[in-house]
Amino acid sequence: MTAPDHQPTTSNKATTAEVAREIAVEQAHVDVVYAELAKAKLRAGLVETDGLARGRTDRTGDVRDEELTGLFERDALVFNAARRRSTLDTQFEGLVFGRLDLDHALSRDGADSDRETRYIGRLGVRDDDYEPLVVDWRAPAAAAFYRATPVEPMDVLRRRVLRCKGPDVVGVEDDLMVAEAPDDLVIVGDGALLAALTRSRGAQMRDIVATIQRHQDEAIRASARGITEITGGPGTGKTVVALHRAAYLLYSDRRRFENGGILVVGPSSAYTAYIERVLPSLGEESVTLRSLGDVVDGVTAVRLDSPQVAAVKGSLRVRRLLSRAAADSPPGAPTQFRAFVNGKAVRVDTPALDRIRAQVLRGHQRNLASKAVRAQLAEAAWNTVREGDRNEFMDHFEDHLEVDAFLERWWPQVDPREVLLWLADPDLATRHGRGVLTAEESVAFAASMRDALESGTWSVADAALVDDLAARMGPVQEGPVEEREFYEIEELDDVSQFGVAEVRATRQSGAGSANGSSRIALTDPRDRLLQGRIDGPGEYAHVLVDEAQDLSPMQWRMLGRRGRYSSWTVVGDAAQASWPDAQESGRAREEAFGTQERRLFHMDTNYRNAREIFDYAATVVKAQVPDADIPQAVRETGAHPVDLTVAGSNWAAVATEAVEALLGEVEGSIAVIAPERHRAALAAVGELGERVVVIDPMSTKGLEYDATVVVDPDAITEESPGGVRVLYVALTRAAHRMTVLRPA
Ligand SMILES: Nc1ncnc2c1ncn2[C@@H]1O[C@H](COP(=O)(O)OP(=O)(O)OP(=O)(O)O)[C@@H](O)[C@H]1O
Repeated sequence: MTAPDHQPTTSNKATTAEVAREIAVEQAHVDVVYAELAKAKLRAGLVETDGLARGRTDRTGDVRDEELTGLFERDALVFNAARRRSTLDTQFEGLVFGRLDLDHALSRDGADSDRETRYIGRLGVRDDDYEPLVVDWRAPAAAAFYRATPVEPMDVLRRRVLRCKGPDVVGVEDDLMVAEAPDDLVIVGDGALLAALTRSRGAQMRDIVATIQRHQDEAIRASARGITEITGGPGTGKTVVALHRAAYLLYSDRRRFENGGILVVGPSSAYTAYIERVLPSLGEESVTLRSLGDVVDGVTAVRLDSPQVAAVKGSLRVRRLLSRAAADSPPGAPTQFRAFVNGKAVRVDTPALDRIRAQVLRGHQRNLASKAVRAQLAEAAWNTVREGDRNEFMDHFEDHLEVDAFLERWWPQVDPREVLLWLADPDLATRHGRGVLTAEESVAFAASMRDALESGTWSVADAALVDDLAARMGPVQEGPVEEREFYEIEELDDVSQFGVAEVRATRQSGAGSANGSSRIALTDPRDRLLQGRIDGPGEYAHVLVDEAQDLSPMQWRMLGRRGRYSSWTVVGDAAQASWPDAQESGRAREEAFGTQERRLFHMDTNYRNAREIFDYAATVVKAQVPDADIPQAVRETGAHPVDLTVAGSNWAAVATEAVEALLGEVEGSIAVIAPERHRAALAAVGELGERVVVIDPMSTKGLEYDATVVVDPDAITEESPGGVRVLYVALTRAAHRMTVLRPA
């Protein structure tokens, strides 16, 4: 292995007895820390009823002494809550994971030796005299743990990583930062990074708090302001670095980021499930994790549209279609208004109604315009009469039940999701899509909405459309609707006299669907689509976007609404993009960011893939994407990817054989990454063991496995919107072993 950026030495190999002695020394310190933590936990338990507010403070720079007790207790509380989560227990690395042996004379020419030992952990722990027993990994005093190199040792002689199981120290790994270790410093192991990278991968991402590299640390601790972009090829730690950055931001300015909130957005629910453990393992629970199909409250989507439909739904062209639909009357709405008001026949015809609609929408959001519409209708009605007393006419109009009944059908409160479903009608979609979508695109759009209605599920791309409509139309107003309903029920109080056993409030308008869902059995697909409420977008103090290269322009707008006043961390790699129009997406992204200051961090070391695997993938992508950002893989295993050919339709048999071989070679997860056309045939391969999954290429974005079987690469390229870029994603998911199946 080539050392990435520390290039520390690990000479003076220790004997077994020496290692045991070193472990015992570390154990003694860890025991003291846990005893202190237990005391803090007790104190924290006493203040638990006060909530975590006790420790809330702007923790920028130096923390005031009087704040320390509160902070420590808060951290103890949060830490223990996180620890209790059973998912953490199996792979948790321990509270204390690092030790620095420093000699401050190193940076002072000719000075006498001035030694210090400093322990680094997931939170700061102090003894009764407030002397630090452990320094929080995010504190300035811990920076040397991540930044010291032999070239710039920052006074560090030895950096030690403690491997713990719960409170027990089970091993240590050292890096020496000076040419020669002082006699009293024993050096153990080959370095912690190599140990971490060769381990098998579990089902979920682990934190890297013990082995963060210098260049990663710079991105983690970068200023909280403006836009921080992290780019780099596959496996370069972009995701894991961004998550540690979220934990760092919470530490450095807790009040701002805990109160304002941090939103972490990734491509899929498989991705959020994969990363969800990282922040709790760092003691941070107060971050909102969402997949792109889950950003808008009231829409939960995992289904993907066909690439053609997704391209239409993601592009800015679709906004014209939406704006026309949002301005339209509901299907079946009356086209003229007729009533007797104050003894006079009133008739407002279609052109006049259209004029009212257009005029009102120029100044109002649709759902907030009910009053304005009523006033304009009254004015139009009066203009058709112009006889008698105007005020008297207006008073009658105001209270008129027929006016209520008309407006409830012509201008009801409309849930934005309803508007999208109106577009399941191909004629309507074609009419509203004229000039911006081709006829085929409009028809395909309508068909996708019928898919939604049939399956009762939204697609991931629909979420951004609902959000766009919600922003145009304003929130559904409930007050007046409920009042009227109550009135009606009261009037029918004693319904039994009419032979009616039960009154159910039913609503015809979209508003009914938005808030009346609790009374409806959700077996109906339409009700499932309209479950919950669409509220205004929540605003966050920080938005972290992973796999940013895949966001469509409409998705950037959706996130932009949530990050109007926030700082951003944006993570991506253009060579892995599945969104076809990078330029349009780039413009929407610029709009979301505004003019805030920018900083860029580039990661160029691949920590995931064995070099043999990455070389294979790099050759494939470079042939078609010559400017791909190719990182350097640091670990060699000697195991080259295995190419197998499949005769006829024998995919399942060959895949089974490949997986069975891999089950014996790796300890952790194995993924069979297959294009749509082979997935049904391969479903049974997923039954080969708990460690095995069969998955589509797009869903593997951001994920990693010990081993992969990549099925029919050409078909993956053909089927995917991003072509070879998505194949590149599939070929860079394996840490240790990869088998590739191709047709004979
Ligand atoms: N300093 C480190 N110490 C230990 N493991 C690390 C370190 N940096 C990265 N890794 C590991 O490398 C793997 C890849 O990291 P990550 O998934 O964050 O990469 P990525 O750049 O987001 O990849 P992709 O773009 O392919 O999704 C993860 O298992 C991560 O834990």
